[in-house]
Amino acid sequence: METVLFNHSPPLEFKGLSKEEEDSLLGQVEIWRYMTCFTDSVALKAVIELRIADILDRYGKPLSLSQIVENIEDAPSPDASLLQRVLRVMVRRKIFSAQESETGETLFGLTRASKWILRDTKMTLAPMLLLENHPIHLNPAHYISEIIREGTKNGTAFFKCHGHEQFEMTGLDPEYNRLFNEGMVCTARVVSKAVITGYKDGFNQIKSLVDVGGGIGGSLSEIVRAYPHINAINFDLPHVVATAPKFDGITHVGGDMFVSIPSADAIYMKVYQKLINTISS
Ligand SMILES: C[S@@+](CC[C@H](N)C(=O)[O-])C[C@H]1O[C@@H](n2cnc3c(N)ncnc32)[C@H](O)[C@@H]1O
Repeated sequence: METVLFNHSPPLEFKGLSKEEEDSLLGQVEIWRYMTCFTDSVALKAVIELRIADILDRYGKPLSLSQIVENIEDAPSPDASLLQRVLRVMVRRKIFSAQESETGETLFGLTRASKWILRDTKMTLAPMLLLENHPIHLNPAHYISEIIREGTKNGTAFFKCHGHEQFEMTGLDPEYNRLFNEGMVCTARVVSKAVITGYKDGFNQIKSLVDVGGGIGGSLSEIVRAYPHINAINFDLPHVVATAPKFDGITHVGGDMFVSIPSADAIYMKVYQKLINTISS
């Protein structure tokens, strides 16, 4: 298998160009860069779906392209050269490392960033990345200019794109509901860790706590594990709590926060700008 070259492109040379021509060329380069910057997130999505970081983690050492390809699950006729191009992007972005073996082969390894895209681990951002890059989640971005022209009086970008608001959509599409909730759980773990260490006195002083818009209980499960004396209520839309796993110390309650919320000693709410805008408008 051929060796992959990972050298950065050499600096551009502008032989015989006027200052104006050089500026014009550099302006073009900048536009091309942003025109195609989605390649980073789609490449990242592909390596998460293919579980490349998990393969490297399982072996505990850098692997060659062919070793990685051999370990990809459900790949009856893998395209190694396309994977090589994707890995090249990921190495440039420091998601993976690349080093040359004694035999001149390129070996790919984990970096501090790739550890956050492991699938089979608790502290990971992989589910959030899969959510952010899912067409249902991403396609509303194509309506930004329309919203700038018209405002949201005829609906949000999400509504214009799908004909439903985001939290109706989670109720209509079980796969999107699952992706959304898992994305929230993985970020809730990261945030909860900081909240739990920083808010010790607060949690010690309360007996009951309600998480409003708590998803499938990701934040509360961490809080209750650290403070088992707390009776917790995870409150969210009925179709969300219907898929929530059972946790000791947590009662899942379905409802609409704009109608009423269960009472408790304290309310926990992870700030979400869009909801705050809705509440205050
Ligand atoms: C950004 S998510 C946050 C999830 C969770 N708090 C977390 O941090 O992982 C917002 C949550 O609010 C819920 N939600 C939206 N509208 C709601 C409503 N009217 N009543 C109750 N929950 C609602 C959504 O289903 C979703 O789970």
